[in-house]
Amino acid sequence: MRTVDLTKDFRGFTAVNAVNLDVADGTIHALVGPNGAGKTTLFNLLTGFLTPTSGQILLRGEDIAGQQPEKITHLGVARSFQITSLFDQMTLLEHLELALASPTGLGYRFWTSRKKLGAFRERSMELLAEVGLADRSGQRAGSLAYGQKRALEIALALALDPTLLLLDEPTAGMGLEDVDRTIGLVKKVSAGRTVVFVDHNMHVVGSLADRVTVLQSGEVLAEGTYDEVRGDDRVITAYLGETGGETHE
Ligand SMILES: Nc1ncnc2c1ncn2[C@@H]1O[C@H](COP(=O)(O)OP(=O)(O)OP(=O)(O)O)[C@@H](O)[C@H]1O
Repeated sequence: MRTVDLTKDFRGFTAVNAVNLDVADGTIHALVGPNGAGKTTLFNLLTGFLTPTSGQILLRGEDIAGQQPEKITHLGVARSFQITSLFDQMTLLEHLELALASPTGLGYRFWTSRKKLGAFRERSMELLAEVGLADRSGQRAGSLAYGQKRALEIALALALDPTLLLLDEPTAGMGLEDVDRTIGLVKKVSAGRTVVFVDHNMHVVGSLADRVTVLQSGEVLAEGTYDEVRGDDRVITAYLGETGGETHE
């Protein structure tokens, strides 16, 4: 996947400015940058939640810029959200069955077709196993610890069988143990697919990313391996200028 001069203006304010992002197939690519750098806006452009003002998003050579989110999902792009989007009363298995049923058009009629949903049980259990939640399949999502909820969200994204998986701050709000578990999980689910993730935690970025793109004020400030960008003077200055102090080492 790559972008060509991708730009998004919000009423005269340029949040993403002529960004050329090149994500090689099968790699894990991190997007980092100080608050307000444009990372979330870029994610929203890649998934069709926002329409670019100009520029291209090339997925296997096809320009998908401005396509509807559903169409982009069909083309193999899935996103796991930063904000939890789970139903507390539904079990883990039900979440997965519903996610697997949706692309087939069963969608919201799921409660009338338990039998049809059952057809997705095996795949649901495989996906739960992939994220380490198989033994909790019958539990309600509301009973999960925070880190487990995030893992369930990753399983839901995987249900779409994406070739490009976008993870929005997969370790946000996690304690050290969950962070390390999530690093292992992302490595595991990256097999056979391309992953782009946003994270403020530099330990996570250093552990996972093959390449790192640093954004600042909507523009690409630096691009390279983790070691290359962390030693880049412009990057150091950009982060030192940040008051949030969110760059944990
Ligand atoms: N809908 C919108 N209308 C106007 N301005 C917006 C809109 N969405 C984002 N922006 C602005 O665009 C800039 C980039 O925001 P964005 O959320 O993409 O940054 P970010 O890098 O994801 O930041 P953070 O790390 O804080 O999540 C910010 O200055 C933000 O205020």
